[in-house]
Amino acid sequence: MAHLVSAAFVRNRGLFLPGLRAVREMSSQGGPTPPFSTLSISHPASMITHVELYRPEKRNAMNRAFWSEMVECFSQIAVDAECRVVVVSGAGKIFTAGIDLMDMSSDFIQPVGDDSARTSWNLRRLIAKYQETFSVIEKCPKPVVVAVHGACIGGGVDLITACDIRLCTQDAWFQVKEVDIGLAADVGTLQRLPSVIGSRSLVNELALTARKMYSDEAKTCGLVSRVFPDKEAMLAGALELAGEIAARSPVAVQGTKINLIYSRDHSVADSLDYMATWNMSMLQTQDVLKSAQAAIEKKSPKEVPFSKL
Ligand SMILES: CC/C=C\C=C\CC(=O)SCCNC(=O)CCNC(=O)[C@H](O)C(C)(C)COP(=O)(O)OP(=O)(O)OC[C@H]1O[C@@H](n2cnc3c(N)ncnc32)[C@H](O)[C@@H]1OP(=O)(O)O
Repeated sequence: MAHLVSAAFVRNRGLFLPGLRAVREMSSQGGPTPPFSTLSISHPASMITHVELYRPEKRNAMNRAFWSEMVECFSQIAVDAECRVVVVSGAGKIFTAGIDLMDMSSDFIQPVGDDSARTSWNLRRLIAKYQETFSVIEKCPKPVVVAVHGACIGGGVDLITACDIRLCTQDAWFQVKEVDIGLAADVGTLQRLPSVIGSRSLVNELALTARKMYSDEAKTCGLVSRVFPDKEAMLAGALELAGEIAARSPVAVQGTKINLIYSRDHSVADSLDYMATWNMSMLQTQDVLKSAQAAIEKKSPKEVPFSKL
């Protein structure tokens, strides 16, 4: 009996200790990763990239650097064959306080231009640039899992609605705060939230009143798919989920993300057409044969060595 218990312990130690260590390493102590000043990037497990919003002393408020760094970061991830899935979280007390109200205001409150037409064009360019900060997440073919703890305010909601899977802690709350600072949310929330939570009435209520939505309601309405008791449990859950995705064929996974997003924005007929065109080449991958063989042999996808993509 003692022999069996000890064998189980050794087996479990092998399985679980690296996971726990990886989760602890996800709560970054080391600060931002150069050349970034607002993001900490790590690789907690094979094929998984962790992007941590890293301005904890400012509650991860989104300053000028952040808006550019996200684009640079996700453009690199999009073509990184060592990454099959991304986990995004926030360092410190909360996920994010949204736009940096100190750093950003002059760009938008006193826009420059020789006359109103030129000022408007400049402002338009600036808004489009800020929209790209979160659109890069959606354009990235690798699935993005976002893990929210504490507050997720304003720009934070823009960010998470561009992600593929949303998790949160029991203490999380969400606020479409823009009307409170005198603007209509312009970098993704109004465009993506209606497809995320389905009820337009609820979207309208949240966006028009800026009321806080707590984790229980976020789960009920479908903004998040899972709620965890605390941040450590959530990061463990996010990593496990990311591991499940990373173990599968990257051809299948990336094609699934791209086609799900396409079908959100197009008719069923157009989406089926797009899918057929997509798969007329992607079905020729060796991953289909490898995966089918593994299924016949009752093996897990984790045992199949897929080529990098
Ligand atoms: C093209 C436009 C694109 C996007 C537009 C987006 C719109 C938005 O994002 S609207 C949302 C704006 N954000 C807010 O209104 C939140 C303001 N902050 C707070 O309500 C609170 O700070 C808190 C997030 C609830 C956290 O409270 P607490 O934990 O008590 O921390 P504090 O002591 O208040 O703050 C600590 C530290 O962080 C600084 N800070 C917090 N939020 C912001 C922010 N949004 N911008 C800049 N700085 C922020 C705060 O000033 C403190 O700094 P100190 O230097 O320590 O004083």
